[in-house]
Amino acid sequence: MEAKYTANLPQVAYSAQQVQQYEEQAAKNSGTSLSNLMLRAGESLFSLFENDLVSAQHILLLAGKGNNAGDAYVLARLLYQTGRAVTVYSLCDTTLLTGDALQAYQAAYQAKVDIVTKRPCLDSYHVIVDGVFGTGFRGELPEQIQKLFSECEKVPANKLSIDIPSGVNGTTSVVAKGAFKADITMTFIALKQGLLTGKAKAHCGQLVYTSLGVADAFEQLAQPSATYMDHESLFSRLPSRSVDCYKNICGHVLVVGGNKGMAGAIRLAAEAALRAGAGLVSVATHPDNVACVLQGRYELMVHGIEDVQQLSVLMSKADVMVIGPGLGQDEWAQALFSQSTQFAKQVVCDADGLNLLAQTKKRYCCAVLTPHMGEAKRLLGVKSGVDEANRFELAAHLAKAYDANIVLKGPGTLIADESRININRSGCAAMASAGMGDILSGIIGALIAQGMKPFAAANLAVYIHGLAAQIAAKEGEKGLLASDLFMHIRRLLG
Ligand SMILES: NC(=O)C1=CN([C@@H]2O[C@H](COP(=O)(O)OP(=O)(O)OC[C@H]3O[C@@H](n4cnc5c(N)ncnc54)[C@H](O)[C@@H]3O)[C@@H](O)[C@H]2O)[C@@H](O)CC1
Ligand SMILES: [K+]
Repeated sequence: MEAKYTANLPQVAYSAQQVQQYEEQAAKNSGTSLSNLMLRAGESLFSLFENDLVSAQHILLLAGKGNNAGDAYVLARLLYQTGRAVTVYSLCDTTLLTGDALQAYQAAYQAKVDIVTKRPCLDSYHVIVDGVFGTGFRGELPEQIQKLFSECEKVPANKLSIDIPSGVNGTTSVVAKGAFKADITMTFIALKQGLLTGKAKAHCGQLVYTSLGVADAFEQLAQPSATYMDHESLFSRLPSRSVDCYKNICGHVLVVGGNKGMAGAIRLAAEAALRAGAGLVSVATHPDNVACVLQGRYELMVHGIEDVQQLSVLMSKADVMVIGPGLGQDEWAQALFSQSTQFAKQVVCDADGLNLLAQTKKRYCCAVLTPHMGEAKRLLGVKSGVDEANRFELAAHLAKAYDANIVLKGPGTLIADESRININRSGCAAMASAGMGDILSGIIGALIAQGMKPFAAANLAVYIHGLAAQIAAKEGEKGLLASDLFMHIRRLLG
C-alpha cells in the first residue's frame, strides 16, 4: 500500500518525561484539556487514513490500558463511523480502563465498534495500529505481547504506531526486546528525542509529528533536551572562499594511520579530507603503504613513518590531525598514538585511535571522538552510573569524561559536547559499509581545518556524509562502496 507522508519535523526535541510532565499544563495554557487532546490525537491519526492510507478498509487496533489505548479507541470510532471494517483487540480486561481512556472506550463501544479480548487472526488486515504503550511504557514487554508483535511483523499489513512504537523508550532510545516495528509513527505534542536515534529510529519507520495545537504552550514550559538541527544553518557556518584564496589558507590536515596491510582506511580518510576542501592533506602511514596510498591521488603528501620524530615534524606543520583509520594497536600504532597526544591543536580520533585512547590515561587537548556504540562502551570502561544502552546518556557522559566533542555513530548520529546534543537529520544508515567511518573522520578534519568550530563541523560532516550515502544508494550503486560518496560530498559542499 503506497503511502505519502510529509515529515515536517520540528528542530527541537524533548524527553518523553518532559511531555508527560508538561502536557496537562500546556493543554490548560492553550485553553483546552487532556481529554480534548486525546480527541485531537485520534482525529490526527484518522487524517492519515483519509489522506494517505485511503485504500485501507480492514483495520485492527491493538489497545493497552493507558491513554495510548485511549487514542486508539478514538481512532477506531472515527474509522468505524466512516464505514471501514474495524476491530479493536484489547490486550487487557477493559474493566481496568480509567479516565480519558475509559471515556474513549465507552464512546467506541456505544458507537458499536467491534472490541474483542480474544486474539483475532492477523492475516486479513490492511493496517495494524499499535495503541498498546506510549510515553507510559517502562521496563520490558510482557512475553505474550512480544509474541503478538512478532506475529504482526510476519503479516503484510501496514503498521502504524500511536505516539511511540510500543516497547521503545521515548527518552533514552532504548528498545525493549520484541518492541513493535512500525512503518509509520505519528507522535504528538513534542518530538521525543528517543525516537530519532539508534534502533528506536528503525522501529518508528516514517515519523510524522502533530502538535495537537499545544506546541507553543509546551515550548514555553519546557527546555529542549536536544536539537534536531536544520541543515541550512550548518551550511551557513562553512567559511566561504574568497577569489584570492590559496591552498595554504584552506587548512592543512594530517591524517595518521594505515598500519601494514591497512592502507585502504587511511587513503579513504585522506581523500575525504581533500574532497571536503582541505587545502593540504599530509598522510603519516606505514612505510609499506606509501606507494599504494599515493596511487591515483597525487594531491596527497604521503610519508612512511619509521620513528615518531618524523611524525613530530609533520604535526608541527598541520592545523588538524585525524588519527585512527587503519592504525591498528601494535607497537608501531602505540608509538604514533602516544606521540599524537602532544598535538596542541584539534584532533579527530576514530577507530583504533579510540581503542588506544580507551587503554591509556592520555588525553588530547581538544578532540572530536567518533565512536560507534562498541567503541563508546570501551571508552567508558567500567565507570558506573551510565546506562550503556542509553545513547543520550552515553554521548553526554563521554563528552564530559574526555572533555571532547562526541560523534556517536549509528542511525540518527548524536553529536554532543558538554552542554548540548544534536541529533543528525540526514537519516541514513550510512555507516553500514566498510570505509564509511574513515570518510567521516576525514570530512570532519577538513571542515575544522577550514575554520569551522568542532561542534558545527562534526554536525555538518555527519549531515553531508549521510546525505551523500543516501544519494549514492538512490543512484543504484549497489553495495554502496564508500568511495561512491566522494563525488557527492564535493557537490554537496558546493
Ligand atoms: N489525555 C491524555 O492524557 C493524552 C494522552 N496521550 C496519549 O497517552 C499516552 C500516554 O498515556 P499513559 O501515560 O496512560 O501511558 P501508556 O498508555 O503508555 O501506558 C501506561 C500503562 O501501561 C502500563 N505499563 C507500562 N509499562 C509496562 C510494561 N512494561 N508492562 C506492562 N504494562 C506496562 C502502565 O502500568 C500503565 O497502566 C501518550 O503516549 C499518548 O499516546 C495523547 O493522546 C494526548 C492526550
Ligand atoms: K504505541
